[in-house]
Amino acid sequence: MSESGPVDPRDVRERVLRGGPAKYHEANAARGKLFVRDRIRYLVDPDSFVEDGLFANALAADLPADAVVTGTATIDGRPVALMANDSTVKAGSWGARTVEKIIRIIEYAVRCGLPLVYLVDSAGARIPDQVAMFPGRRGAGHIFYSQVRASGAVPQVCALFGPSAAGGAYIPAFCDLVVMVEGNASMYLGSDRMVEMVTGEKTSLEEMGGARMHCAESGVGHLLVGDEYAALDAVRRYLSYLPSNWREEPPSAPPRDPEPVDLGALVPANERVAFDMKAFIRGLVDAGSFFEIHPLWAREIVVGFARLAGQVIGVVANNPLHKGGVLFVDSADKATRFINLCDAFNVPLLFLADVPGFMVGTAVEKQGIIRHGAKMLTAVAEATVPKFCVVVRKAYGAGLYAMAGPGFAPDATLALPTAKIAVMGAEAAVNAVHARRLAAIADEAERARVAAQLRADYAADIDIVRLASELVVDDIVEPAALRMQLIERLARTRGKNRAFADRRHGVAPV
Ligand SMILES: CCC(=O)SCCNC(=O)CCNC(=O)[C@H](O)C(C)(C)COP(=O)(O)OP(=O)(O)OC[C@H]1O[C@@H](n2cnc3c(N)ncnc32)[C@H](O)[C@@H]1OP(=O)(O)O
Repeated sequence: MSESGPVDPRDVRERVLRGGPAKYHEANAARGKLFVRDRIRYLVDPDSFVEDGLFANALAADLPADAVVTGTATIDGRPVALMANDSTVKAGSWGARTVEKIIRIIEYAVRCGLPLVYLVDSAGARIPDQVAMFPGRRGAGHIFYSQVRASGAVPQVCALFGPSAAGGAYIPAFCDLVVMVEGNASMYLGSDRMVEMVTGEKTSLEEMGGARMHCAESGVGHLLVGDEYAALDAVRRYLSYLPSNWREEPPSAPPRDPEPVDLGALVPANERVAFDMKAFIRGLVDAGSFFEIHPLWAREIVVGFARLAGQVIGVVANNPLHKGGVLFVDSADKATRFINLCDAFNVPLLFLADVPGFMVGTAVEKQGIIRHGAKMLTAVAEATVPKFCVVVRKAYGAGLYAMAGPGFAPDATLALPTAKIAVMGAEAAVNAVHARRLAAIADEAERARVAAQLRADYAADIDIVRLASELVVDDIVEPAALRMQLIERLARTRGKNRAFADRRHGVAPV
């Protein structure tokens, strides 16, 4: 009731649908930012959006929908739940009702088994409203609690269009995938002004929390895109690989032939010569189906979704073009996260190994390479989805374990005919065992001859046929036959028993 009588809901609806003041619409447009309702319109199927809480804080004229739009819709005919900040209203900040709306949509999505889409553009907590929204049982903290509880139950994907400040930065952080728009999206715990006040450091939002930094350096962002349409396209594409919730299977698609790539010719026998593992992937999976996640971060490992004869798989592949495919702290984290994601949502895993092992040296030991490596091994060991290890060229040391080698219960370990599996490469092995003996040979030519003989003996010892005869690998597969063999093996594992150990959960080396 206003002073002049009851408020007409139609007037309120009309006002709310317009969002905040014109100056913020104009400022957004000048930065290539869409109005929140246009983002939703572009993302979802026509006329499918059903909104909840449009009247939140309706009696306050300057807080339409309390700065967040929530509801359900369909994308490609499949239902989703979504929340979308309205940055034209108090910079998309969260008041008490904003928070309640976000919590409700998360709870609804979990109850109904629907993917959650977060379209984020927010200043975080609404500072003057904090007693109402911050500390209570259904305050801002409960958003993150709810997201954690929803994790692995339903897919959670975030497109970040503007700031995601302070506590607000955790909404993306708890999502399975974060898409960031270059130039506009940012994530940070303290603004540049706050950082200068606390530490004296002069920085900018872009430098400290910009989209490129997060997608290429921190790894908090997964995909860097040029504009908002590309971000929304990426959200739609991501969801096309995932089931609606953990009880369902990923959606299949009509099978397609792969790109015409001669897989055998692509992989040089000389392991010192790099090759493009992404081309190998494209030559193996259905054409156009490879959707890479984290392409700019920790590029020595490649992860992404693809389809084999229409069925969704997750690919984890070493990338010899970057740092020789050696595993580092970040590459282990990147793979761990992706393996967990696939396992949560019933996506079979294909490991393509060309890995010299984990990096060694003071720098990585100080970064905790053992802990990070163990984390990746934990994820591989705990993944109960069908998993296949293909040794494309080599798998040395703990690299073999990390790529789901035979000790990690893969459903098959396959090797190309030129593949090598060993504790380490021949040169390193000869050096490890025979360094003193070789150093004692004064004549340089004789030393080289003995070293070459030792390397040849070592190579014979790890010959792939010998390893197959010892049942280390299940088959040696010609490159041209690999795709068909994987398709057949994938089909056989559909009824795999995925029961895991009887316990609450492990204590992962995070
Ligand atoms: C859970 C714990 C937390 O989340 S603590 C979160 C604390 N948040 C922050 O420190 C962010 C503060 N805000 C900012 O840095 C900027 O507003 C950002 C987000 C970068 C957006 O800048 P810009 O697009 O230039 O907008 P602006 O500053 O002109 O603000 C537009 C209107 O929104 C308001 N606003 C902004 N932030 C908040 C906030 N956190 N709480 C309440 N109101 C906020 C501004 O006062 C301004 O309001 P008005 O339209 O002039 O009435």
